[in-house]
Amino acid sequence: MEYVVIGVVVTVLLVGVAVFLVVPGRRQDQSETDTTGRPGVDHSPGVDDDTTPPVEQRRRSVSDVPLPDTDIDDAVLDEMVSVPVERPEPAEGRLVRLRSRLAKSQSTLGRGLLSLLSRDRLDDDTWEEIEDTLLSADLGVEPTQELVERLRTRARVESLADAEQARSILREELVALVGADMDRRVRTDRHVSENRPAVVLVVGVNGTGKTTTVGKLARVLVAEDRDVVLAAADTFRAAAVDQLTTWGERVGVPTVRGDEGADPASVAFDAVKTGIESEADVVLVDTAGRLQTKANLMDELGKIKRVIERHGPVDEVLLVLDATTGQNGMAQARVFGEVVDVTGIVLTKLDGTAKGGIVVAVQRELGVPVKMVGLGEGADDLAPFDAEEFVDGLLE
Ligand SMILES: Nc1nc2c(ncn2[C@@H]2O[C@H](COP(=O)(O)OP(=O)(O)OP(=O)(O)O)[C@@H](O)[C@H]2O)c(=O)[nH]1
Repeated sequence: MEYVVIGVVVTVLLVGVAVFLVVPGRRQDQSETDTTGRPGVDHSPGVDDDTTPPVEQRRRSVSDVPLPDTDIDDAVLDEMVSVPVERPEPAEGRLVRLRSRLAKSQSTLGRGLLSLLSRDRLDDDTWEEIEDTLLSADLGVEPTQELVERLRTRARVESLADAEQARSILREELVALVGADMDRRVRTDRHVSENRPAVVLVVGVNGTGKTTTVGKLARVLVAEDRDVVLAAADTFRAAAVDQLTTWGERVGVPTVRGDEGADPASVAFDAVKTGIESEADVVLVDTAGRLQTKANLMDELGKIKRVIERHGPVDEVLLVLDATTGQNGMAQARVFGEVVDVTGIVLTKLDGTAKGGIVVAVQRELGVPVKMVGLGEGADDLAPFDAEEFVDGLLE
């Protein structure tokens, strides 16, 4: 009897434990399958609502996927990822191609002068208008007076009644003023007997188009089959260094660069050394112009030049000026002219200004010729300067 009672008690206890364990599980199963009751929508949110498992139950696993074997040659792969080298346009005849841009930007100067000179009566008022036209094209006071004087004399002697004759006299006088017989070649010939490349130092205020000019000049030289090395001595701005490197890469020309903030003189020195070792024809050195004082500028450019000259003399110091800055550009020319021996001028952005007279003004100021002009943002929009082509562009 005693055993029967114990057996009943044990059985009751086991059933109780089983019910206790099974019922909550069933409750949960119900809530899992219950798709109609949405907490906060179909009924008030309650405890455990947010324990509902998320709808997305699928698990993703990570597994290794073998790649197919490639039998592409390394050289072919290199070619696939490398940038194709461009073949720049030859420099010859570029100014002719770009003449229409010059004509467009300088129409006030050229056509304005022509129509004034072709008037039936060239009275004092007309001469004054001619003078104003020349002055507003940034020709400068002295050259303007000289030109007007010469035109007045010729008008008295030769009669300018005929438009064609007026044109030819104006052309002659403008060519003489711009200087047809100046030596405008950029000295980029390798010094064969000394076994070293020519060195061109490019200076100017930042933003004038200096880095772009170095890149475009490299293209002019590559088109002439010259071996070029670029020196990114504008270490002040990392972007300028990258910009120059890209110009070089496009035409397969190496760029020597230092770390950001490196000594520009040492970058220039290394670049010339590289040029000597690789038997390059010419090294083009881009410099920084963002210097606070004239003394600073003098120190930096002076040092770069001195350090380069341990390898041999610098052949050319090109000053890059933005033609659109007018008198500001003239002031820059003055400062650079005092700091370093400028041997040539590159006038950029001539496509964006009607003030073509600056060609004459800046040559007078520095006593050196304009050697190249920038007439657009295109890679081949830098042209060797030629007085006759330039004047023809003005008078088109
Ligand atoms: N329209 C026109 N734009 C030009 C010409 N030359 C340069 N530029 C533009 O002028 C801007 C400034 O040129 P940069 O070469 O960066 O000037 P930078 O003087 O070297 O300045 P940093 O790189 O800071 O040394 C760029 O947008 C050029 O495309 C030109 O002849 N015509």
